Amino acid sequence: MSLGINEIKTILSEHNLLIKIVPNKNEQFDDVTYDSRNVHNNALFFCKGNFKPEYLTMAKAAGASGYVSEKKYAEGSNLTQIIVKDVQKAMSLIGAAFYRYPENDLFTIAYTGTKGKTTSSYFARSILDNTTNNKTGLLSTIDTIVGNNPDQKFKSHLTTPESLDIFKYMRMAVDNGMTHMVMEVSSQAYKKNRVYGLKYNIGLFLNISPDHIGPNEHPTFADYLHCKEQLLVNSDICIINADTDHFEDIYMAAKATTQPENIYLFSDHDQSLIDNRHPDFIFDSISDTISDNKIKLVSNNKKAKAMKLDGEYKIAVAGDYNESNATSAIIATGLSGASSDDVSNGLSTVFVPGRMESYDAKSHGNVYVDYAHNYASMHALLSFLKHGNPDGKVIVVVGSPGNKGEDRRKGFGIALTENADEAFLTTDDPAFEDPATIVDEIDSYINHDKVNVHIELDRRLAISKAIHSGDENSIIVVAGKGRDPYQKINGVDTPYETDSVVVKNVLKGIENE
Ligand SMILES: CC(=O)N[C@H]1[C@@H](OP(=O)(O)OP(=O)(O)OC[C@H]2O[C@@H](n3ccc(=O)[nH]c3=O)[C@H](O)[C@@H]2O)O[C@H](CO)[C@@H](O)[C@@H]1O[C@H](C)C(=O)N[C@@H](C)C(=O)N[C@H](CCC(=O)O)C(=O)O
Ligand SMILES: Nc1ncnc2c1ncn2[C@@H]1O[C@H](COP(=O)(O)OP(=O)(O)OP(=O)(O)O)[C@@H](O)[C@H]1O
Repeated sequence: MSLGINEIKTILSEHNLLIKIVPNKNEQFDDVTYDSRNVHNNALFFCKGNFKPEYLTMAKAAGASGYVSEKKYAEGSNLTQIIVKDVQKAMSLIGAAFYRYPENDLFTIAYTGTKGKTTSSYFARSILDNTTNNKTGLLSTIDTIVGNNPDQKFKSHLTTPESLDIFKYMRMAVDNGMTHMVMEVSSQAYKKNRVYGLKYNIGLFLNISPDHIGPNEHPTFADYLHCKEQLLVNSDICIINADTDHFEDIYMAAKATTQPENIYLFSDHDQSLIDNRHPDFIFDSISDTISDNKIKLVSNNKKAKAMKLDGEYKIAVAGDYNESNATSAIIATGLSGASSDDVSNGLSTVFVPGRMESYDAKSHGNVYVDYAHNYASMHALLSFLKHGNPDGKVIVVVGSPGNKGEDRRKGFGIALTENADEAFLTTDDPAFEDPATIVDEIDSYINHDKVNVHIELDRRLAISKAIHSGDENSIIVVAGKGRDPYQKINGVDTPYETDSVVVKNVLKGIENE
């Protein structure tokens, strides 16, 4: 693959991003990259983010023949110089062109929302695997899947990758025969222009609640909401959960670029909405116990009825909040060609790594490994489990990350007070903070008359102690990390075998006792 300087010039000029191009000897680039540790000969190097000029020196030494940046660097002398107004936007547009617009050869379903993106993406992919005969790729927080061979599935680094990686993965997916792509789009992806210029066939908005607000992410809630809404502005068809907070604002964002007939709304009840609309689909919970999750989907108008999706569906993953996640996936996949049989098969067999993974701890109760890591998800999870198990204790292992989402600490304190009986406060990605201080902060928001609190900073030990403290009626929740294979400590991803593996090891130990 290669890209010529003239094409780059046209693209950047069309988008009013070009300040100047000073071509050098090479007018054709054979690779694009933003990382000096990954430069091939004749590459175009992007200077972005917390860039340091020495990276350009490294890139040049490794064979880069041009660079894109917002200013000129002496370190880039003798290289083709492309100076732009916004390097992240330029990188996304040039990335799409370099990889020959792979998004045009994929039917794309893109999810945003504060909670449920990963789960719903797995639901949608599981359904579409039936429809497409396993030709559906995935860009998710957990896994990136660009083909069916084992080496075409790998762990993700970000929820939404850098633009160059998105287009590279999409190209790989197309070349590997994939026809559909389900992806998560974070608000950060819009904030950082990782998806600038990318259009989706279907965009879904699940919900929004305060999260990711802080000096390193979004300055305000309004900024967070605005970034998330951009997904709808860039989608041909929009699907919106009518029960979300800020629904009217979100609907208006969708309507700015999409005709109302291409906007699908769903809810757990009929209601009169903006523009005299009612939800197109309504889902009823038939069963939402810990062991059985089932919904009935009902179309509420002719447009929805024509999709022939009405029916009862079993969902393999527990949690009443997963009913709305499942509904979103049914509508999105139905619009992509899935039949109700595909939906039935997909939802009844789906497995989502690190989300509501259930383990039988015999005389110590039942263990759930789950990714709940803010107030909204912890509240949804614990209230579901407490109501489903009113006679047993709810025991929770939880920590909170350092240097981000500081408001989560208060959220956990409140959620634990509302529905937990015991809490084991522990370490979760402390970054550059002292985990003991983080844990003390969570503790300060817990009402000790309601919750019995233990502090154990060694996460493995905290999990073991929590499981051992349970009796046969207990539910033990290991929250926040799911299948994350690391603890982020002092800027280093320190290997960690994952909560799922730690739980399995503790259970093995119990069997052998
Ligand atoms: C705020 C943000 O978007 N940060 C991301 C961004 O950082 P950055 O551009 O400043 O990169 P950097 O690592 O500081 O380095 C600067 C540049 O120098 C390059 N470099 C660096 C070292 C070197 O030796 N040579 C070199 O060329 C880097 O490749 C990079 O291009 O680009 C990096 C990859 O190029 C990302 O790893 C990094 O994500 C950080 C780690 C992160 O955790 N971001 C979070 C906030 C995030 O984006 N989360 C959302 C999910 C949130 C949600 O759930 O809603 C996500 O989509 O994942
Ligand atoms: N629709 C929902 N509403 C509230 N909580 C939810 C919902 N769906 C999932 N959860 C809870 O949130 C946790 C994270 O879910 P999931 O990973 O699907 O969301 P996400 O949007 O990808 O999250 P993140 O952006 O934090 O990675 C789950 O483990 C569950 O506890």
